[in-house]
Amino acid sequence: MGTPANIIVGSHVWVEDPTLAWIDGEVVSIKNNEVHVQTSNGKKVNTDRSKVFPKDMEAPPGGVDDMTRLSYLHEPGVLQNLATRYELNEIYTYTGSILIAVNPFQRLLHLYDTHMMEQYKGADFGELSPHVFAIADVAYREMINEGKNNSILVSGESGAGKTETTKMLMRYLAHLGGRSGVEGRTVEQQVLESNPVLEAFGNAKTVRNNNSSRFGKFVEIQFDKTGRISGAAIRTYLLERSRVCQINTPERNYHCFYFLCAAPPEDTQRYKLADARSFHYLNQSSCIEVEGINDAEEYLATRRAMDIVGINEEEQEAIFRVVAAVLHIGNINFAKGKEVDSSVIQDDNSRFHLNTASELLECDCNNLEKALITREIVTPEEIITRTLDPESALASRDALAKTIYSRLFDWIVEKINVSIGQDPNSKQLIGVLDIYGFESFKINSFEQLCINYTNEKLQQHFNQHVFKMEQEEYTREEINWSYIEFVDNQDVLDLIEKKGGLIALLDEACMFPRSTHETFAQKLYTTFKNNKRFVKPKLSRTDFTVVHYAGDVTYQADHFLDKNKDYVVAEHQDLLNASSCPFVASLFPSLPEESSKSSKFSSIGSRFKLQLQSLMETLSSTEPHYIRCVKPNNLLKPAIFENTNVIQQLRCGLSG
Ligand SMILES: Nc1ncnc2c1ncn2[C@@H]1O[C@H](COP(=O)(O)OP(=O)(O)OP(=O)(O)O)[C@@H](O)[C@H]1O
Repeated sequence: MGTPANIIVGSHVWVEDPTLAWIDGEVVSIKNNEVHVQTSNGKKVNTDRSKVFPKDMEAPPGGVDDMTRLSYLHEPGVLQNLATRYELNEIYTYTGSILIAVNPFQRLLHLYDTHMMEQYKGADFGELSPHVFAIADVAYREMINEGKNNSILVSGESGAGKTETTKMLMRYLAHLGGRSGVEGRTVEQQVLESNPVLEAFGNAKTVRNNNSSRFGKFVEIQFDKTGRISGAAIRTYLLERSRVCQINTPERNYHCFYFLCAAPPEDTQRYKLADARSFHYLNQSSCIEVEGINDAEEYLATRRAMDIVGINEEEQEAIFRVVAAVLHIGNINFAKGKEVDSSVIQDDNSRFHLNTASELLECDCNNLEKALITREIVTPEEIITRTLDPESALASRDALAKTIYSRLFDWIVEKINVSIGQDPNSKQLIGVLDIYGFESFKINSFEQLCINYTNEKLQQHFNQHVFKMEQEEYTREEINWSYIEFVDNQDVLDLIEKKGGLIALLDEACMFPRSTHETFAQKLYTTFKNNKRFVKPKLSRTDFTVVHYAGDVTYQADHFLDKNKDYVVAEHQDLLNASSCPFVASLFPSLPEESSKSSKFSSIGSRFKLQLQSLMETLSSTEPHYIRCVKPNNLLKPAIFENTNVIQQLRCGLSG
């Protein structure tokens, strides 16, 4: 990344620093390749010449709004520029045509008002300060003038500001492509109001973000010949199901549960709800309230947004009935039954919740009980009913809650899509992708693998795009571009998605009744023994490391098999399919004879792979624009810019 420069005694330079990442200083002496630097915080550093970077002493005090205008385009220079700008509340900076957005963690209202939108309308790119509106404007102009589909890819880690950025983009596009003076349920209003609805059911407070989207999202906004919004489609990816049943302090479950518990009394009484603290699915965490979120108000706001996106009163009623039922299901506990490995409903309290859940779901109470504590095993000769011990009954209960909730979420997305409607005549669209960034935690599971797989795909897409652009430029300038090396991550993608790759081996393990996470891990170790992108950590028997483009991530195989299995327990399916509530029954439509009989295996991993393939096809047919969101600190507070944190993100990000 460094630009070769003449470093001599007296030069102002940057050197590495363990806490600040980079610190500036002055070269006091040079011996062979060793440079002695007196840093501005009073330290003396001796380091290799290759690790010393020149500092631009003529850089404007407020930084530059496009990094390509920096005299030295190296890491400390980029970082310094972003930090300087951030201090002045200049949160946006370009790197060529890519927009970097540093989360301000405070409302900068003047940045997004109508006056600002008007300014960016039709302005030449680069003429005004960097802004999300400028990116949306370019996408819109390209679509109108050149008849091309465009997409805007918003990336960054959790809490970096992707969803907020996406909302600004959509507001700007609605401003450009909306009808003035029309109130109510216009297409653009519906597109905008779909956000609060999706957030109520798909967002939660996490350690990293008080309003974290627990799903990926691609919104396609369609336009008619005159450039007006004429339809939209929302595709969502991989909702985090485990959150419904399991949370830890200081996180919360999905917002809608708390909104509903804080609803007006006539609503809570109808659903026999009590304080949020009385529900197991919520009280596993001590965090019930979130600063800045008023659950009671949000309940009403969600209902209003649902009105606008076309979810009618009756459907809203059914949706919240199902949400309440999930809470009641979580309070059903089991005790050991008389026979070995059997269980019974624990006590009156559990029975109350069992009855209430069955009332709300309008299904037979005895059948619900049976579905929780027994399992039918179909053999060629007969059907055997097996009882479940309390531990398995709890697992069955949680599986039911997760299935109901994820079906509900899918229903809501589908309903919004039908209600907004697609414009069959539209030839032009702008897609906005808001999807989880690269993740590497202490413990990484199946979800992280899917997320990082997505990021590998997006990185490849980015590489190909940049490569194509460079190729065009070099051809224009008549440089022989065939010598330019193309950074390629195809080998990681092969490891994950190819025939015989990670996803395929996981599916295979899920189909084998006797597989365990140990046998799965062993299989990976032998298959990928010589794969450069795969490492077996020493001493581990079930962990495996993937060498991703953004760094090594070690995954724990423990829950991979369970998390990949995509089947609904037959008893649960039958129970809810038979509900007298048409809404609930529609969440569990009868399976076609064929698929229920055939043992065709479906897995979350393979389904996700197909979804990603289709997303990549869509993206490839569009002209892409990139916005890279950066989270300046983990305290979620304004005016704090932590160098090491930001560098990490720049390194994992779309740096090419
Ligand atoms: N442009 C902005 N102006 C003001 N506040 C912002 C802005 N961008 C982000 N924030 C603040 O940061 C928080 C986190 O942002 P956001 O929810 O968009 O992150 P995200 O990248 O979508 O995270 P996740 O992946 O967890 O969903 C927001 O709730 C908001 O408080």
